[in-house]
Amino acid sequence: MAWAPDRPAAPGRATGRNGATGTTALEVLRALESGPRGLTEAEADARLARHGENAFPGRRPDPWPRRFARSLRDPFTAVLLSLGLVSAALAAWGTACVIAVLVTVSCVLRATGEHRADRSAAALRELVATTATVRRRPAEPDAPVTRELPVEQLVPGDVVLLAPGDLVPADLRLLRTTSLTVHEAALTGESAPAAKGTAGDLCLQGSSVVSGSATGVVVATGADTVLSGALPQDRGPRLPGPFDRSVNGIAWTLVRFMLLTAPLVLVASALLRGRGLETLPFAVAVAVGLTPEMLPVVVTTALARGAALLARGGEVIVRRLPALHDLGAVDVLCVDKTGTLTQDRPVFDRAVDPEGRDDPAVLHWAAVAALWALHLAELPAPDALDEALLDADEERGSGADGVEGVAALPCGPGRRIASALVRVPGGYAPGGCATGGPEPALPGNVRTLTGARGPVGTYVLVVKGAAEDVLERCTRVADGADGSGPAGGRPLGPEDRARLAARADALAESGLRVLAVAVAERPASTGPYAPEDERELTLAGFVGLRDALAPTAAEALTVLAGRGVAVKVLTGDHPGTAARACRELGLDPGEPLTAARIDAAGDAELARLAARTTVFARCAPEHKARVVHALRAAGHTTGFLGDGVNDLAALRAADVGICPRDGVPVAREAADVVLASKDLTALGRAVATGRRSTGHIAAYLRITLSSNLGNVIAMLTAGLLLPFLPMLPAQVLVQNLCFDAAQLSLAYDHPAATVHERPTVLRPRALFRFMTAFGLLNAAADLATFGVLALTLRSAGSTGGQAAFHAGWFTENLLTQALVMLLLRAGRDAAERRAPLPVRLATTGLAVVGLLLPLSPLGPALGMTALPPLYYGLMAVVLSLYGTALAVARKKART
Ligand SMILES: Nc1ncnc2c1ncn2[C@@H]1O[C@H](COP(=O)(O)OP(=O)(O)OP(=O)(O)O)[C@@H](O)[C@H]1O
Ligand SMILES: [Mg+2]
Repeated sequence: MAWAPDRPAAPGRATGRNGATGTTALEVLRALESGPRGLTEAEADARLARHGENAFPGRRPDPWPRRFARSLRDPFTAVLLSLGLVSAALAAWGTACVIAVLVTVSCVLRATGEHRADRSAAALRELVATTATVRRRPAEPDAPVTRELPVEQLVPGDVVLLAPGDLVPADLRLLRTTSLTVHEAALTGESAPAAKGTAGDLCLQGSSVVSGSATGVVVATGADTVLSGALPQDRGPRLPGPFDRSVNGIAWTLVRFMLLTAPLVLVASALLRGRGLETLPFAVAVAVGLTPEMLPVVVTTALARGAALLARGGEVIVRRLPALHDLGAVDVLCVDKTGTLTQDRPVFDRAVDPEGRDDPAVLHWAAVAALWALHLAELPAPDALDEALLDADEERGSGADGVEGVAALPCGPGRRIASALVRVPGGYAPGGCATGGPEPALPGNVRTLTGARGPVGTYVLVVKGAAEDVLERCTRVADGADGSGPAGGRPLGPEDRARLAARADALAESGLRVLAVAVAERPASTGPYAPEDERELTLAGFVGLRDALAPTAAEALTVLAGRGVAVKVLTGDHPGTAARACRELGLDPGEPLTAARIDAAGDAELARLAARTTVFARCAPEHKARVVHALRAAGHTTGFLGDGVNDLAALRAADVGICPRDGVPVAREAADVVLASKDLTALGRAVATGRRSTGHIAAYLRITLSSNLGNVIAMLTAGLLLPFLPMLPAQVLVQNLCFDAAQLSLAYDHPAATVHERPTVLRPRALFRFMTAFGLLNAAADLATFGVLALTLRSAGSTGGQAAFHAGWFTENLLTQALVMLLLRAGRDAAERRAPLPVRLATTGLAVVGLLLPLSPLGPALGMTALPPLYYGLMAVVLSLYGTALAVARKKART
């Protein structure tokens, strides 16, 4: 990084990546029929009509057919399809048709669910749409106006201004840069280092500005950009999150299990009954019976419904559906302080000299540095701290007239100071540096820094920033005595340092954001200046600013704590300021951990430290990310809520990245969840919604897995005992479709609030234990039914044994499924709680179909026949015993 006063593109210096070496920025502008003052609005409109919208690749919603094709790639669908192929190869057309219908229904439902969730979020997404800062002229003779424009409306030739946190909205050729660093993660992958852009370089859509600023001209938009050409865009490898570990983990275990089933059935029937390959269709049917084929649909529907509810409330946008599940699983939430817990609208509170006496000159010097950083860096807007300093200084009637900026070096991620090199005409005569007031403009200590009158053309270096960082660059301290010479003040001893650090700490602990201000005289020189020049400074004093808490922050944190989410604060600010903010928010800050300590700790030690620490202060971006990694490594599902460029690495490192509405564009783009309202309590509602969605998925899995396992055990037993197939393919199909349709109603279940008091995670082991226990219970009911059937059919002397058996089992299966649905819903108290209307309708539907279908004209068509009344009486006994056992076991189960 070099002191870079205004660096226009030098002819011949351009080193663009697209073979553009040798093209100057001016030539590029000319080729695009544009100029440094930007396009006229009329010309821009014409170009928009010609080139079309500048749609950002990652944000285009997938068309419906692509969604459908994608849902075919799901593991269950893949297994079902292969089973279907096996059946077709064996000419078992019945089974093959059943499978084809199941796959189609599942894919259509799933694609529709996703599509609907996307549509309901679209309007909300508009609300937090990304804009670009462009320079355009209303008409040909007018002066250029700098304004915000939705990125979609950018056209080639537009002149765009970039600031930290901006996403590069189109492919640009840089015209001017000031200490610009950009990150090209979207194009080159996660770990790409920040690249430095200089004038003439090509800066590609999708990269983001880390620090500094730039002006560039758009060379390509929409489908013509390099990023669009590089599609399908991959956001880089993600570490497996909670969703992958639980839902996907369970799915894959089941897939493996299903793949084993068919061979097992073949072997069993060969060994026990001496049958050969002719059992293959039966084996396939058993495997299909075990498949929770609606799992992808239920997962999508549950998540999409949750996401749509949140979007409709106008509060939260879930940008990646699995993130809603993950949000429900979060047990540690790391939160950035400035701009998230606070409003990031600092207001000047006081300026003091090193002795702690009020001293407006300190504010004035800080404002001078802020002003020239703003001008020289060509930032579209000052940063919040600088703006506060400028406002306060202006209010006090000062002005930096006569002072002229030479160079500026802004702060950025990992750099907590900003400085400006200014020329003070005629040195430091009172009033020479600023203000036109009757009193000397720079009273107190500042005048003494350089004496009453410095040499003509002397440069003054003003440095402001984090107290520790400024102090370590100081060798002297202003002592308030007049005329202490050009070097200013007196040498800084070790005890001075300790005393000054303590003064800064005290200011911070009173809740202020603290900046130390230091100055130094430098010989006028045209040579480049670098951060190494920010040394041998004289400390002028401290400025304290007050940043009010976000109004809903305290309530939001209380709600999260009540829901079992531990909150930790990760900030770049002073530990004292952060601790004070925590206390005001009702969070016990404990002993803050600072970046130096984080650096010193190994990964294992950091995991231990992180577990018991609430405040992490003076964090650079990589510290925030390391803490998040450490928490994840320690087994916590970790969310990160942050709004700035310095939060980007942590947003990406977390299981769920969350960004408030006012976050910088890159942060919003990196986040999985965006809060669309200012209200932080929306987060608590999003967490609750996530847990409810996971609860629906869990209920589906509990119900389906246990009854499928029960049916498969019963089917195997019957298949090995009976001379005919225990269930015909058409019956399997009707039964599965009935089950599936009924289960979709579970998404409307409202479990008691207490069910989701804790983070909700699906534990595969617990689930499989549950499936075994309840599957065996279910199988017992089926086997009892077989007994009842054998008894009644024999006593009735029935001849249609096969059709009667099929009808009897069909009826019993649908009735037990209705019971299972009612009793295995979310919440152990499901038996005592009245089910919501959709669930009651669905279970009644199951029972009616189960009882009446075999008796209806459709019965014979499906190979079923009417049963003697005695059967119904005995089955009622079996069902009531089963229902009682189920209710008792459910109360005892831990899942
Ligand atoms: N414009 C500025 N001029 C001088 N120093 C600054 C400026 N902006 C920030 N700093 C210093 O850098 C420190 C770190 O800033 P950074 O942006 O990383 O985090 P933050 O805004 O303090 O907190 P958070 O991480 O909670 O958003 C600030 O506490 C401040 O001391
Ligand atoms: Mg912040």
